[in-house]
Amino acid sequence: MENPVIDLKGLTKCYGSQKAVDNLNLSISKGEIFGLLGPNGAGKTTTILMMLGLTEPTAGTATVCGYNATTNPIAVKKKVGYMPDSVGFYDSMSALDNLVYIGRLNGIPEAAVTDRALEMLDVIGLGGSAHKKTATFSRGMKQRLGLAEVLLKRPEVIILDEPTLGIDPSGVREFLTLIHRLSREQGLTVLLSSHHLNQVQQVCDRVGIFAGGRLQAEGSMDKLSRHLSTSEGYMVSITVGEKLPVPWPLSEPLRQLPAVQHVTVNGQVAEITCHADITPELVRFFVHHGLDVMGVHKKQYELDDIYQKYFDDHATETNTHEKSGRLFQRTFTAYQQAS
Ligand SMILES: Nc1ncnc2c1ncn2[C@@H]1O[C@H](COP(=O)(O)OP(=O)(O)OP(=O)(O)O)[C@@H](O)[C@H]1O
Repeated sequence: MENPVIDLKGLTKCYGSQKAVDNLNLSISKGEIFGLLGPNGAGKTTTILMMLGLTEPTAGTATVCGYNATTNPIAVKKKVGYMPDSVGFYDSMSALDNLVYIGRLNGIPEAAVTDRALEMLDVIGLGGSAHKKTATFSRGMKQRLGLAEVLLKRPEVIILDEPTLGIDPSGVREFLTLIHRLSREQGLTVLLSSHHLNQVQQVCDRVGIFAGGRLQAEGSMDKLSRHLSTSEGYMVSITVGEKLPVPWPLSEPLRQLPAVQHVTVNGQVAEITCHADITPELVRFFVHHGLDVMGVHKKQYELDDIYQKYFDDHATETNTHEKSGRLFQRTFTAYQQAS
């Protein structure tokens, strides 16, 4: 990849004898929406901390917008907006006042800060609520306000940690549409950490699947789905016009076709697993034997299947997750205060 915006090379973080992140190599290009997926304790937060220069890698480098995050964290901070999973605002202040306050902390000149805050409120669709106290905001509105806060300093990269946690389905859709639009219109690079597979699937150009500190798989959904089909087999269901008897006399001749591994029948449906995609041959076989083919369905592996495959052996205890989450929150608060 040429000139990646995020470039992680051999990134490793050990806590004592435990490798929280183990030799991570990953490049993300400008304008990409990348989904970081993984169960609790997989190493996502630790990776983000290293990318923000908030914790030092044990080995390897994290380069963000051309800067080494460990040796030049301030330069990285200027380019990167980070939104933690739970965003906090001063409840007794309006949305606008909250943003202006954060804008000042970020060093936006006094003459520009109110206009910039109003502009961001419009971008995220809260222009009409600028003067309302944030105490009255729903969780979805607060998340959008969190995004406005992140966008205030016009970052090149935004890192969102579980951004849709606790939002209702329509709020989630709105939020993800907004992220997608911003990325496409402004060339924003987005790194989105999430457990919500379906949401990630909708919005990300690429996903990385993390488990046990290692990147188990990475690529577009299509690529991962194809990869799983190759390793797990292609599953084709063919529905015919009549109920198939059990045992089905054609099972054995069907099994003789090259690439066919298993055949099962259930009512009018025959399910055939193959190690190559031979759907046309299968349909010809059915027609040749005088069966009316009513439907053909090829299984597409979804993110759920992919997630399942890579995560099953790696899920870790919830208490370790809570501990690291608290550490992240504390470290991030320090990061904000240092600005
Ligand atoms: N400060 C720390 N000291 C010791 N171990 C830690 C520390 N921070 C994280 N870990 C461990 O490193 C591993 C990776 O944790 P990390 O928080 O990066 O995972 P995660 O993928 O972000 O999980 P979650 O989705 O729960 O936030 C876990 O086993 C965790 O217990």
